[in-house]
Amino acid sequence: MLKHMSYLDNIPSAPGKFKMDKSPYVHNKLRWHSSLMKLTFWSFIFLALIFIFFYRSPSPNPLPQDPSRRSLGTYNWGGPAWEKRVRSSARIRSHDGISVLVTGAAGFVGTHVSTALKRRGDGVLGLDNFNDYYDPSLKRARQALLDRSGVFIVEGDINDSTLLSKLFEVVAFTHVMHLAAQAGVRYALENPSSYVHSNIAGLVSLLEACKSANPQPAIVWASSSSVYGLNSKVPFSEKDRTDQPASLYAATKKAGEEIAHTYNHIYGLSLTALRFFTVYGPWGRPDMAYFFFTRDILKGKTISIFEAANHGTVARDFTYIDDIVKGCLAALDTAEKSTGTGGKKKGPAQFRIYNLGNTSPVPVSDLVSILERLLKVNAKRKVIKLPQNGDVRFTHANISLAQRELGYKPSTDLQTGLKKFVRWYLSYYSGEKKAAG
Ligand SMILES: O=C(O)[C@H]1O[C@H](OP(=O)(O)OP(=O)(O)OC[C@H]2O[C@@H](n3ccc(=O)[nH]c3=O)[C@H](O)[C@@H]2O)[C@H](O)[C@@H](O)[C@@H]1O
Repeated sequence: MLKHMSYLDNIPSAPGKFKMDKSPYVHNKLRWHSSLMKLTFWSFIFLALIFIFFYRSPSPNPLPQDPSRRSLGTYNWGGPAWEKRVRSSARIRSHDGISVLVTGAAGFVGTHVSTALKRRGDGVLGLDNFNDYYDPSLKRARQALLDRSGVFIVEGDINDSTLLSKLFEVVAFTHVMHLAAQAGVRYALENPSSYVHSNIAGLVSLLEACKSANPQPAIVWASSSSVYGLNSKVPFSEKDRTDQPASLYAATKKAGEEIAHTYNHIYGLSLTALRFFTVYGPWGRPDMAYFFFTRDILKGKTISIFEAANHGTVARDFTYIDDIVKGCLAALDTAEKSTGTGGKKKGPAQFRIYNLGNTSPVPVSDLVSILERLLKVNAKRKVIKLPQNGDVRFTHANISLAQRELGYKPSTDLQTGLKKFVRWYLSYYSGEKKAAG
């Protein structure tokens, strides 16, 4: 108890009221304490200096800080040969061409848009992190395809601001086609942070780079039909409410639209969001139903077809890739210039949102019947209740705004589009990927 008391006595009750004990033993102990404190203090300073030195020293190939991705590998960029490739890929080769940075260029839509731009003489530079959300070898095959048409894909992440500012330093892009994203509605249950990382943090990082670029590019980017969420008014019009998302994926795309608005408002960036409706076609995404249904039907594996309550139909406004590409190019061609310079807005800038759909929803069971006919194999069907995983019952686009302002006019029905997809699928997977292209 006494010991306890003396210990308590040594604690200052208030600043400047520390009671000194004059005994030599305590005096020595205090001296020892003060040298220990000095040692701790200088060690701390020393460690802090080492820490600052390592964190401030520039690294030629910085690795992105990326906790949410499973496999990103390391990226190699920089150097004169790399810059030469970047410049050459982005060089405009036609009379009134544009120079476009395409993010997510090794993705499904990115590959098709890049090819179409290059074909008409625009300058195109790709950017992709080649993550393993789905089979990266398909992304590598798309990269090889783009390489043959003269499009170089820089390997890197949109969250890497050093890389982004380097790209804008090397090339004065007139436009950015931003397609890099964490896609897929159901995967958000498994890896939510990946959606925040790519669709929110990545978008902000890209917009920051665009805002600081000189000249500022105009940006066209991929939003999603999923922003309509639980909206039941059909067909979905851009004026309808989008504040009831049914999945985290949808919520991040909706957040993206709001973030885009702030960058338009504060910095004068020209911004156009395209709400894609279930895009399908050759070189598509293996995580999408039409793709894995094809694979499973061919393997004789049972497929699950979702249905709503009381045997209600689940349907999608499936949109063929070539129609989407036309919509993307029209959006780029009608985009007005951003108005800011040096990170400052000089006047109001264009802000647009368009639906890019097909306007003819098809029940998922009909999609399966078309695939059965094309593959000449009967599917092993299992009808199950629509799981509570973020899927909505139906989507249906009103495209009159895009029709009026972009001249957008989809022309491929599901039967025709799936025929092209199946032809590509069989050639790609049977010819061990060599026959592709
Ligand atoms: O329109 C969009 O914006 C979205 O379109 C697709 O999302 P989704 O329409 O859900 O496409 P799929 O995953 O291919 O599903 C198509 C349909 O098949 C149904 N489905 C899916 C999986 C399954 O096992 N069974 C099944 O019946 C789904 O409920 C849905 O109605 C894409 O995956 C999203 O990235 C995109 O943003």
